[in-house]
Amino acid sequence: MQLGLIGLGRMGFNMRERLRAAGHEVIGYDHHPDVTDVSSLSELVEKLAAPRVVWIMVPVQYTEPTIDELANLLSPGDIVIDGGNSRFSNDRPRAERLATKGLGYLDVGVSGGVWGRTNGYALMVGGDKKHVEHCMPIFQGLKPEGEFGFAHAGPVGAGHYAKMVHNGIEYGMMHAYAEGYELLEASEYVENIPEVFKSWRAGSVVQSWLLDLMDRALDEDPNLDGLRGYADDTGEGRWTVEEAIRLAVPMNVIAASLFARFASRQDDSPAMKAVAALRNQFGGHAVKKG
Ligand SMILES: O=C(CO)[C@H](O)[C@H](O)COP(=O)(O)O
Repeated sequence: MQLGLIGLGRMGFNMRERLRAAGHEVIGYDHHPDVTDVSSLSELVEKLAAPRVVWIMVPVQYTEPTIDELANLLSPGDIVIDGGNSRFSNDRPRAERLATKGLGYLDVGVSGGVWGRTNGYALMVGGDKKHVEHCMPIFQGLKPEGEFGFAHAGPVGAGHYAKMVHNGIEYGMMHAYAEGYELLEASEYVENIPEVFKSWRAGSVVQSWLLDLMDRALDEDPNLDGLRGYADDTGEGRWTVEEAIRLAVPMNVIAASLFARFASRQDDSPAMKAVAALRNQFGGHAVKKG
């Protein structure tokens, strides 16, 4: 099947390779001239036969302008796919806008990171059944082999919603390994932390791909000396917690792991200064001066 793919960064580049290896014809567009197949969006659209399928895989802040530009070039019957980590609430208005031009829309949550090229990508799709069925050969080419790794999660918005929850879980799982790591490091009992992580990779209840990656990181840098304890976020954890608040869903673990990232960005915590000041005020407890 033919596919237009916009955005050939870490994700899009590897997706193009995986799809080509699966026998699909992928025409990629990126503003970096060394990776792009065409020099403009209009050239991309010209090279695709109707009905076209165009997959957008750009950083989230460029998604909307890219869709707007693309929508003016496409023809009724074409389908736009957003595979980035867009907020689910943008999907329905976007689909409605595209529908006025006769364009279909699918939102696809894509998980697999830079390993997806070889391992395949888990795909969570939102949109109409007829659009999903049309794009199924592409999804088959991207997903891992075997029974798992694909869901038509529901109507438009469901794919990004599922990916948001996936990423919220990712935050919580990573943070559980991270806290375990810190306790092992603090303790005088365990001498070989990388070996302990390795021992959990088979037979254990806490096996996972994230654990495998933690083991790999410790192989590269056994005490993580080369890193600062600083973690960014790109929004999905915040949206997950916002949804938990909207729906009154208890979300202790994921919320705590999100807030831990915020704490990681502080050199000195104003809140903990306030705690120290209050302990000093009410109990005369010692403080450390800045
Ligand atoms: O979707 C992903 C993994 O599944 C991306 O790597 C995403 O950037 C991770 O979220 P965050 O940047 O907030 O940690």
